Amino acid sequence: MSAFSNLPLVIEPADLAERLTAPELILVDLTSAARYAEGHLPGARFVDPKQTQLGQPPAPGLLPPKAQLEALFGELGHRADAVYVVYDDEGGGWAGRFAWLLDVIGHHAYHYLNGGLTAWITEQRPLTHETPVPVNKRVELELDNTPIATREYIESRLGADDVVIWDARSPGEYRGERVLAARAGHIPGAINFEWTAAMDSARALRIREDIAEQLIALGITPDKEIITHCQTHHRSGLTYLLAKALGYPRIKGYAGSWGEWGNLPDTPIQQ
Ligand SMILES: O=S(=O)([O-])[S-]
Repeated sequence: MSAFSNLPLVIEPADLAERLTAPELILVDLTSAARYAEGHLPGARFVDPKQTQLGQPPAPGLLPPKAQLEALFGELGHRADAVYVVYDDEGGGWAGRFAWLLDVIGHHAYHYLNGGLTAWITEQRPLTHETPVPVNKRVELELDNTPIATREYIESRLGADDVVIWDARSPGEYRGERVLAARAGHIPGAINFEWTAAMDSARALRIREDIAEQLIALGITPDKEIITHCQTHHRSGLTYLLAKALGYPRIKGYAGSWGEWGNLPDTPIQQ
């Protein structure tokens, strides 16, 4: 039995501190190379967030090729009985993107450190400069498309009464005033709830305690299928994670995001 059994998806620094030496733990730091070098959680392995994305225009947020994912998870020493804990220093965007990636590789044993590095430091918990040796194991992955929404899938679901498109971008991007693609605006019917609105800056960037009520008030409810996106499915990493943490049963991330939708000539757009 794992030391992490019975913990919720979102865990606190104290939960992790007690389990830092658990053999099944793969602790993943998704901050930045510079931040990692300044000091990171003991045992944490750095993953450059960009490795979780294809990185090519016009839709850099698409999934990297399978071989690239196998190399990434090989370096981490991925194994079937691993329990991942993921964190970043921005309130959960990149950590959530990594959680989504774990769902894509069919590995559902993971937790998000609430507030990430910010909460850990605020509680004056130890940091280290020691870097774990990369494992470099050969890993073969089976990818599961269930957590992925494609442009075609979204178009097939537009207007259905059991689907909500959750747009995690800023209100300016949503309204089409801030233009980051050939065309601006939002997917018809999408609900805008910017990712930062889910963070509590007075509690070291932890998730707001009233997040469930906030979402329900907006119509982002668990009886619906939720499809979330931003510009490259980075900010919507957090919104994906939130829906998972709240137990929403049907949630997909649109990896192409606005980089794809807004650069296509014929996708429907509302402003
Ligand atoms: O955070 S982002 O993917 O919208 S650039």
